[in-house]
Amino acid sequence: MAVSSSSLPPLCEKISHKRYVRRAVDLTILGLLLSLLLYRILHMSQNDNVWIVAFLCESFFSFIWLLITCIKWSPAEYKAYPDRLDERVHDLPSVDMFVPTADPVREPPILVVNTVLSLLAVNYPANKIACYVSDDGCSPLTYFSLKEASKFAKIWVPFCKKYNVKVRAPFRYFLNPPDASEDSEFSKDWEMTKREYEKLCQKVEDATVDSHWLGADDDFEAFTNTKRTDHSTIVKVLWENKGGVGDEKEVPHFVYISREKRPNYLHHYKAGAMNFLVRVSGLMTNAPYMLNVDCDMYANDADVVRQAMCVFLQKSTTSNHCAFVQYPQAFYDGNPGELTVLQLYIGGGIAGIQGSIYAGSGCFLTRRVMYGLSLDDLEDDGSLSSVGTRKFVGEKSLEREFGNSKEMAKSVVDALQRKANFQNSLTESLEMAKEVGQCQYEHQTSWGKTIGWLYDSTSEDINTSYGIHSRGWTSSFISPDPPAFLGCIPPGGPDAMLQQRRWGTGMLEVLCNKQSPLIGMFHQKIRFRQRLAYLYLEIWALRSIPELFYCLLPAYCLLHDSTLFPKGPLLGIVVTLVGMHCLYTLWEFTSLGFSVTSWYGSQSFWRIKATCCWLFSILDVALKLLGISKTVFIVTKKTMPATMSRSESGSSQGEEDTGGPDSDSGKFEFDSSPYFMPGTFIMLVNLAGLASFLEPFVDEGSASQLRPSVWNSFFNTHDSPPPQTLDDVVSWVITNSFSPRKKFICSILFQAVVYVLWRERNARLHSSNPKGSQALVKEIQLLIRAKLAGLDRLNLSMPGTSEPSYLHTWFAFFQL
Ligand SMILES: O=c1ccn([C@@H]2O[C@H](COP(=O)(O)OP(=O)(O)O[C@H]3O[C@H](CO)[C@@H](O)[C@H](O)[C@H]3O)[C@@H](O)[C@H]2O)c(=O)[nH]1
Ligand SMILES: [Mn+2]
Repeated sequence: MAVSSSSLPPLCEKISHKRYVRRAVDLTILGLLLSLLLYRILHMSQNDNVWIVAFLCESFFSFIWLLITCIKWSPAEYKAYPDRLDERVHDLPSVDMFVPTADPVREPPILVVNTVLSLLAVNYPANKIACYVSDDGCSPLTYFSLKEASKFAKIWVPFCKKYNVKVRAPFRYFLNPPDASEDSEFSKDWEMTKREYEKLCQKVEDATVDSHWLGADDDFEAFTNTKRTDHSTIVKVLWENKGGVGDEKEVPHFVYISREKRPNYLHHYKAGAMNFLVRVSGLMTNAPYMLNVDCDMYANDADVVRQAMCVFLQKSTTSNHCAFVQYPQAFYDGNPGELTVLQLYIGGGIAGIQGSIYAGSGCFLTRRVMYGLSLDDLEDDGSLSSVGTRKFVGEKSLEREFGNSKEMAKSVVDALQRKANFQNSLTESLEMAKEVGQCQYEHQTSWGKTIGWLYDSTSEDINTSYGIHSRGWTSSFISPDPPAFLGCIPPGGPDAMLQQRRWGTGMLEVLCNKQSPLIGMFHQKIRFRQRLAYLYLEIWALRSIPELFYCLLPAYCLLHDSTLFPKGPLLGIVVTLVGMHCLYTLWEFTSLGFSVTSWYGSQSFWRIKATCCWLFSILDVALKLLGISKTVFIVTKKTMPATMSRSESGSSQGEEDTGGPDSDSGKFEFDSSPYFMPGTFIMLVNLAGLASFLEPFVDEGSASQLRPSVWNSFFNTHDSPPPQTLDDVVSWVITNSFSPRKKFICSILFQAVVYVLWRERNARLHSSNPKGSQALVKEIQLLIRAKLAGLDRLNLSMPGTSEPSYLHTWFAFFQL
């Protein structure tokens, strides 16, 4: 590749922001937090345990805010000018594109097909790209769908290039009818292509319900008698771009692979799949750059590859040692506000330090860096130094590090020495490719330890990213509009919880493994603030403990006549702090075009994930450290959207409340998942505290009669009559919070908690009001009995317990 004289305008620019107002707000919040802590310290002696617990929690929150302030201080991003690429670079470098998929049910093949088609059709010479799909599900259906897709690609790719189609994932493109002003040739082509795409969808759908094609075609022989956890390596060339010159009608190389799986081997989930992809592509095309996307993340902009190349090929960034270019993850469904804001503010901040963190999808990486190269191994001009040569290129070290395939070793040396790609035939490499996919291939090599995607965390992205930055490399962050890649994210409910739990677990695993930012303080080349950024992410799960305690404190105070925020300066600080934080985060949301509802949804989501999912993450990692169980990667469920609500370009990140089917997104259904239990517990204890607080307002004589005026002063109940009894209170809150099924469990739990806590409180009140409190206890007992009696009719089943014994346990536990 030739990059001509530097007098021409640059291919990309680094834009650094100095956001003085934001810095001032960050510092003010930090100042308020510190004064809160100081006040607590000064008044420690006059106060009780609540004070100490509150102090500990607030110290943790302050520490997190300190990290956030450091991270956000000097945000930066890159802006690429792909239009300038052609006049500056005469021979574009090759790119290998990797799409891992793992489960044909949770990841519908048609979604994978769309992702692949969008990649095959990018604006880049077809002979310079290759697309590899790794299938951890070993699914003939996925293979069949991809095979059909490779046929459709011969129509789709030339169509996109001929008419310069913007969004090259067909399911998205065909949502909008063609412009009436377009010429008839276009309309004809459009109709024909759409028909072909519909045929493809139909074939995939038919194949899903009926597997007649399996036996009919020899090509599927490799899939006979296979199980997803027990099969040999499968490598199939779906399409080879033989003798391609890169013209517009060509389709790039397209390869399907599925690594060997055996029940007793650890397969390392996505990281293992990625390493196999690196090896196979090394043997087949050995491109110096690699793109990694999740199987649901289609390229939303045809220029993605060219944009990334602008960053890699710009002289100033080359000398800056840019290891990868990361695009933010964007979503076409779910409730994307939350992640978008996080990526832009926190992600943008990190990008201004040593560079963006690798986020697992939408990232272009350099092959050499993934082979474990560090900055010391290179000369100034980028060639391998003598140290690097000794470390990597010896025959013995190659075998030890990269495994015992001679061809693999040769391809590694070529990649490290930046030798031009060899153009041998893909089918010639099939046997070699199968060899490097065997279970024992990585045994006693450095794959997953220092080379490729790193193992020992379910967040292989953060883990691998830390490895790269700790070797001194930098990275770049580009956030174009429209977004470069779009995927899906679970809108809420157990699927979102599962994903959050996995992320929390994975990041905490990194904190505890040898990649931890807490170790190697002096011999690693990672910058201090970058280290803090990783620390911030990796302690996400740990937050659940202070969050949980902090949420329980108000109820505890109500029950024990204690105060969390006594009137006076402390209350002032807290009110200002909460108010400021709310306004600040609200502003972050609205300035990116998101609605107030979306902000509110995100705030509640934070509380839910912090108190619920991340608690499970801590448990996961504790069990792993104790050697009791291993952490697992459960694939997130992805769905093909029936209709798309946004405009074709997807340029606007804003959203409107249409009141349509999507208007529920972001709301959490309380569902049969255990994830919600900690959160429910918090709510119940707080309700119990509140109920207990209301107790003095209960009318003499009738223990359960609440004064309506008291109720009204607490809850504004315009549309429903104010609850009259304790039972009403319980039902009101529960009806307003949860779905019918869980509401029921909830009400039982609630009453149990109320009962236990009130018993304690009544014991204390006994002397002052013996008659009233005893009546109250009776009343509650009756309520619980009544609820439990109703339970038979509601068919409540808990996993592993039959109903009666479950009921019985409840009775026994509460001595009823
Ligand atoms: O055993 C496995 C498990 C997963 N995958 C693939 O990994 C990708 C990511 O999995 P997904 O379930 O979509 O996870 P998400 O939580 O949506 O993904 C984010 O978080 C993951 C780490 O937890 C990263 O791997 C992803 O790149 C990142 O986008 C998908 O394409 C899967 O097919 C495999 O190939 N093999
Ligand atoms: Mn995903």
